[in-house]
Amino acid sequence: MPAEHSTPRPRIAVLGYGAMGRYLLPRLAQQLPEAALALVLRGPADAPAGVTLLTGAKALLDWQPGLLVECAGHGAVREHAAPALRAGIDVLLTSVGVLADADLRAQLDDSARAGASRLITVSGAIGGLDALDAARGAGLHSVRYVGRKPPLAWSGTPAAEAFDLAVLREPVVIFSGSAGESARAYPKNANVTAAVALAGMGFEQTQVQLVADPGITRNCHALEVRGAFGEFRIELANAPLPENPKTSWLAALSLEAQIRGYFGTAVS
Ligand SMILES: NC(=O)C1=CN([C@@H]2O[C@H](COP(=O)(O)OP(=O)(O)OC[C@H]3O[C@@H](n4cnc5c(N)ncnc54)[C@H](O)[C@@H]3O)[C@@H](O)[C@H]2O)C=CC1
Ligand SMILES: O=C([O-])CC(=O)C(=O)O
Repeated sequence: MPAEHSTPRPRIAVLGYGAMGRYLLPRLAQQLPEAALALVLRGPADAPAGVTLLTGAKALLDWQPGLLVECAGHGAVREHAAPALRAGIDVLLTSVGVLADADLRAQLDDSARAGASRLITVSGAIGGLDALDAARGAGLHSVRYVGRKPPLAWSGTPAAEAFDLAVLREPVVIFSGSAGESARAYPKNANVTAAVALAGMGFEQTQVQLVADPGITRNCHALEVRGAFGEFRIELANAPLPENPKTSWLAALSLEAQIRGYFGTAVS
């Protein structure tokens, strides 16, 4: 009789229980009913039914997930990603902008090598990165990204110090510069610029403009790419998640799709 094969039960820890984490956890429970799920928080809180609550880095490592899904912010990546990778845990990163820090990027690469694990980034709220990555093979001439969001989506950022966002009547350009600068200055709004940089011309050569636009209700992203291959332009107008106007629903959907792909699960 052939030996029976039993697939190990996937163990997924979700880091962050804000707008994205709250969307994601029930979806994972529904789509991967066989998975053991945990939630990494900074302090005590009520975990959703059936989800193990982990407080702090040691509890996370002791639980031994196969995959750590980060949707918590740049600080949380700095705290958890390297130790997790070193412990052999694959890390799926939503806060891609933190990789604008070249030292951290090198540290995470070293940690992944040491732990034989993988650091995976999401495309998040933007699209077209597969085409950008492919086009890079023949040489790129320019990559330009323009991000427009309603004024209050920029609250708590440097734009709120420079402009009275609540009374804007016309669109204003709040930032022009490189993807590296934008990802560092707008850690909760410009992770997509890092994803574009990583797929294309890098953090210094990718041009970024950010706009506060009182005439829109969605988070709009435009990507314009020119190279030896030809050129393309892609535009997205994303509905925000109700709990966080800075964050597009598509970013959470992208995370969910990436997890499905990771486990080879059919779309449902
Ligand atoms: N790649 C992309 O397209 C996008 C990426 N993002 C990234 O995703 C992150 C999460 O987005 P949202 O859920 O909308 O933000 P949110 O602010 O609604 O939720 C973040 C949650 O993480 C928690 N948190 C922060 N540090 C933590 C730590 N060290 N340990 C455990 N929990 C911690 C916070 O308390 C909060 O509950 C953003 O900060 C941003 O970096 C957001 C939007 C798009
Ligand atoms: O969700 C979005 O529209 C983009 C975003 O916040 C980010 O890239 O950090």
